[in-house]
Amino acid sequence: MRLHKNLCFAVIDGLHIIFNEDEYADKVVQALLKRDKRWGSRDRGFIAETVYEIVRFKRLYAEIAEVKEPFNRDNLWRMFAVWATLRGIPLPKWKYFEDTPARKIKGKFDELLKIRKYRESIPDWLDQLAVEELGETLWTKEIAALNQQADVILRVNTLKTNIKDLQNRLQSENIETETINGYPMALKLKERANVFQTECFKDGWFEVQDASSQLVATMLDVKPGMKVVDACAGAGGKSLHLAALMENKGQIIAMDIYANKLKNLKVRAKRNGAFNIELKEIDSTKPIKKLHDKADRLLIDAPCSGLGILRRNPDAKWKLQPEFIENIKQTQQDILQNYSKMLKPGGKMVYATCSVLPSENAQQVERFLNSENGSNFKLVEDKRIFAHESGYDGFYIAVIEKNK
Ligand SMILES: C[S@@+](CC[C@H](N)C(=O)[O-])C[C@H]1O[C@@H](n2cnc3c(N)ncnc32)[C@H](O)[C@@H]1O
Repeated sequence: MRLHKNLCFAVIDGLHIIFNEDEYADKVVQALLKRDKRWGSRDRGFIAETVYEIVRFKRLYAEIAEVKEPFNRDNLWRMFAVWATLRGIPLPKWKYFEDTPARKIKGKFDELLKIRKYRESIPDWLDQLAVEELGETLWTKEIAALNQQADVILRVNTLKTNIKDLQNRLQSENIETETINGYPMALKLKERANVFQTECFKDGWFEVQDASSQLVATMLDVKPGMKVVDACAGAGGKSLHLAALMENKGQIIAMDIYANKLKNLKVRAKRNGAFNIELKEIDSTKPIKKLHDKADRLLIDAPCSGLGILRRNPDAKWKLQPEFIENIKQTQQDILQNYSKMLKPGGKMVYATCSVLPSENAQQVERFLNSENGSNFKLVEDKRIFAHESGYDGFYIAVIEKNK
């Protein structure tokens, strides 16, 4: 591989913003890729993947490069040189790479590989917390899997098409995919591509959705004609899946405390041809109270630490704080306590997170079931999904039933 100056500059600019201006990596990369129309898919791939890789292994690369935060541009070039050296990419004779000590870099890398918090680049507190919750063996395997680049997975929109026709149409747009055993609505891209530019995306034939995430709506066991509440709908990835499973029949009430997220869902629903989704902002306790004892099904896709989706959001390792996790756990319990009241007797709910921490998952469900509000509910089944076992995002999904 040959390094091109303008692409490397884009990487350094992106890292500067992500590390020093607290911006989200995906937003920064999106903006960077718009910078030069002449960049082809390989150039764009280089920028995106290099930025993500250096964000993912920030602690390791900074330690080897002997630089400390806040990183200035020289520091970032040194980290870039470490990344390139470890990948065996020849460094051009640019001033930024003068005196790069290749042998020292490799020696230090070999040394740090023995220490998980450097090898996997994790803050001390997070490593400690995860070991306390999952144990050394499980966490060691899981964090290694969460540091891999995620595959691009699509969910076919059965309101518009079927998996075979989608696969054929994508192929005609030069995108090769394969089906995944155990995930009937999923297609995996054989090679990364910008699927959002395809005609079939514009026609609403699919959404990008990880395979683990596709299990959430499936486990809610919805039927056409039901009244279903998606209480933490956000931009509606799961609401759209629910609409497809319900064949557009019945009612989905998509709720969130942030109206702007729901606006996004409106656009997506139109593209998907999903007509049974009603949007409701939670701006007080009223919208919840109005639905007490009304829903056949309730989805709580709870706000969480997002530790299960680090492959997709590697900067979360650096943005997460212990206090945030403590607060979000309280929110999760409040949501379970208050929103479960929307279920009809005999109704079912799913509590899901994209976290791998038991304290956000099974322990929350247990606390709810042991509380007064939860005394009328029972756990039907739950799944702990780890990235190192499934190959997809880390998730927790619990199916809970309200007694008749
Ligand atoms: C995991 S995300 C939802 C993702 C979404 N269901 C999807 O499939 O695209 C959690 C959502 O919960 C929302 N949220 C946070 N606190 C909430 C609360 N107290 N009540 C309802 N929603 C809340 C967040 O705004 C966020 O959109």
